Amino acid sequence: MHSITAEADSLRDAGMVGHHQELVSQIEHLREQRAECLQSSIRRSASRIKPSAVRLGPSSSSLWDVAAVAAELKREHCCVIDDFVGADEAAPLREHLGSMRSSGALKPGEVSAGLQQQRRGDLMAWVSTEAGAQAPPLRALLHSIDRLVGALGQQPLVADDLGPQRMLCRHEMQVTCYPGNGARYVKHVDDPHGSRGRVLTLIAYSNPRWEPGHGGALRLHVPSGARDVEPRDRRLVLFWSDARAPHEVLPAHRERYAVSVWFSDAQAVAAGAASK
Ligand SMILES: O=C(O)CCC(=O)C(=O)O
Ligand SMILES: [Fe+2]
Repeated sequence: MHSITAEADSLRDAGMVGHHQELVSQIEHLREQRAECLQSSIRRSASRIKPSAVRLGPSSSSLWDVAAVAAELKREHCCVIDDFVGADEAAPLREHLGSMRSSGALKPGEVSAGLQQQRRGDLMAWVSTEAGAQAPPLRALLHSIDRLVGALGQQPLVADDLGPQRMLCRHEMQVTCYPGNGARYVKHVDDPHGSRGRVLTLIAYSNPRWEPGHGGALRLHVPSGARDVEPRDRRLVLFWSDARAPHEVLPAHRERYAVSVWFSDAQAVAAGAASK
């Protein structure tokens, strides 16, 4: 875009007014196309998180409702929801994650400075967040997470934190397995400078019969202090991806499976896509 503008200027300076006009209208056309592309990308992202009623935990349970989740997120910058994964969905999910491990799809986790086993000892794989691109157990999980985030976005406490006009779209999904040899992930913030556009992190665990002796807790450093969340089966934890919620995974002494999903600022994602 910049070089066309420069060329238009030099044509004008050289007195080639006709050619100059032609280039100017081409530039305007390109600008319009780019703006339209950005808008439609935002619309696509937003339509993925249509708000609807959220089922949290077994339908008979009134322990968690979306307003309570929003209040906890406001107060503690994180929230834990038990029985988030339906009882009938847990076994297929566990089976699928196990098959990803045994087929070799999970590779040593990366941190921004490269491969550093002492910082991050998990095996992981990125999974597409495009509609319908996942295996059915992951698709079902994403669907529940979408509904939760869509409903959370309607909560005044969350909308207040997000700021005006900010829309979230699910952007990244990762499957991880800590192999159980004391593997851990040192204290970090998922998106300390906002450079990845990450806003909200959600992690679902798939570890039947997890016991405290297995270690592997997610330790969140939040307003009330250090809070340890055991990676229990069917549990979901969510927290802000920025400096409000530093966290670490304590050494895990048993295989530990998780699915992480990051929701990002739809506008930042669209701008990133448009500049590629
Ligand atoms: O698996 C967990 O509990 C947390 C993992 C984590 O912090 C990350 O992948 O950024
Ligand atoms: Fe993290």
